[in-house]
Amino acid sequence: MLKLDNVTKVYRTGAFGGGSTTAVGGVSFEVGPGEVVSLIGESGSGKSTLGRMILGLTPVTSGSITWNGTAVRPAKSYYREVQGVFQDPFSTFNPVFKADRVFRMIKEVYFPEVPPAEWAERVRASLADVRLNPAQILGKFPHQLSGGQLQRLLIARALLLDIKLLVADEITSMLDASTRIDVLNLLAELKGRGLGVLYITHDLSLGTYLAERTIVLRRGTVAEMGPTETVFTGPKHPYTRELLAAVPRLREPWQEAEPIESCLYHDKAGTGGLLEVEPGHYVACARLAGCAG
Ligand SMILES: Nc1ncnc2c1ncn2[C@@H]1O[C@H](COP(=O)(O)OP(=O)(O)OP(=O)(O)O)[C@@H](O)[C@H]1O
Repeated sequence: MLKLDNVTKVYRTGAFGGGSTTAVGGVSFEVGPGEVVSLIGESGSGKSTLGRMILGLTPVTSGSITWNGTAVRPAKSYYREVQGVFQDPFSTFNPVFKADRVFRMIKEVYFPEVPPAEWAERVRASLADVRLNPAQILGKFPHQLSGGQLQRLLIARALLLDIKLLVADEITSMLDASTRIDVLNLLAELKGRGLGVLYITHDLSLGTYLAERTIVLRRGTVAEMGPTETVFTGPKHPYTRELLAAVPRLREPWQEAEPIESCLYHDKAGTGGLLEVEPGHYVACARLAGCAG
């Protein structure tokens, strides 16, 4: 299980590192086996920073991230079980190497003992899982493949490792509608096989598709989290309502979100500044400055 406890990330900024940006402030949540949790928030809310910290690519400033009770660190044993797939598949591939080199590297690092014929079969099976035809993929350079094909290639690579948790950061944003549904259905199937997924997105409609729990991130802190159905049908935080109101719905009139004026949960919030308004449904103070006074 993945567990984040009061995780904060402060980036040093400015010409000589004199300034700072708190990208993530005191975030706590868990992702269990076979659970899909969606992390939703607008641009700059800290989603990718959280994803990178979970993958050990960016150090945390304070708080802790553990995987099955052990602090995460960029190690082979961790990446054997936890992998990330990111928004822009083109940036993940070195343009001078053929795309199937990603599979060769996985074999060299993790499975040197597997005989070539068996390995070829495993690659074929993982490509079939993501509905890619090996003949159309293997032997090609990244620029000869589409964004959707590269994205699915990355998922296939993660599947070869038989991972337990996938950090999926905006993985469908570059895909056309039909490929997007294919990838989401694939994730649903993998979830059924016990894969945990942290599904990072700014697209609320995609968040609801798979996730049983939703975390709404606002300016680096959790505004609201709970069962997806509950959060979407009865959002308590004005920011969540604002986000939901921003989703265009066919044949439904535009509804203005309530302004964020005062904190509904001021003085009531418990651990981590979140109040449990109903079982498993947590809401933060809605004042920009928090519940300090
Ligand atoms: N390496 C960095 N150095 C300084 N500030 C950073 C760095 N990376 C991110 N930030 C800042 O941290 C905040 C959160 O950024 P992050 O990329 O995590 O947000 P996001 O929710 O993933 O946004 P998007 O949806 O646009 O990708 C932003 O204010 C961003 O400018």
